[in-house]
Amino acid sequence: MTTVRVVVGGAVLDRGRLLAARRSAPPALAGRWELPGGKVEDGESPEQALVRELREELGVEVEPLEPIAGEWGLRPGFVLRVWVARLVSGEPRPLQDHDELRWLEPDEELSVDWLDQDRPAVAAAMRLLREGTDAASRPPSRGTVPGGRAPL
Ligand SMILES: Nc1nc2c([nH]c(=O)n2[C@H]2C[C@H](O)[C@@H](COP(=O)(O)OP(=O)(O)OP(=O)(O)O)O2)c(=O)[nH]1
Repeated sequence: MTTVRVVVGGAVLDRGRLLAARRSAPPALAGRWELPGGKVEDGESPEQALVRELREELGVEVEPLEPIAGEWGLRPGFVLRVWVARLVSGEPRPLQDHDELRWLEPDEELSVDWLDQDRPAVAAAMRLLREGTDAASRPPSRGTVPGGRAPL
């Protein structure tokens, strides 16, 4: 049986902005920007993994709110899923895996060189911010927000 591991990324929203993180490793990805997160460990839900990873990597507490619809292939055996999350406390710092962080307004979506596989989820998160319908601005819900397909 082949098991696909989930990498969970956080579309962390705060005051109308999205958090972008520049990877410092591995060499093939260093310098590209991503939604911070990491691998879901055995026995963890994606939401639990996201909270743990962002505590470790950025020193912040986040509340995962809702998944962005879609799943994007990474290297063989790994897929990326993304949750919209709200910054609860702390100021993000690049403690692990990243060397720079930026808060982006919707019109700054294309100002960083996103990893290709992150682009559909970034676009979906920015759409939420533009429309003012992001989950971070309203009470928690259990819905799913529309995502997009990775370019072929
Ligand atoms: N975190 C994250 N990883 C991504 C994204 N897009 C993408 O291709 N990746 C890749 C980079 C890595 O190869 C893998 C995630 O690994 P990671 O190094 O961030 O996760 P981790 O902290 O659990 O890793 P590890 O040190 O336990 O191996 O997925 C993304 O948006 N967020």
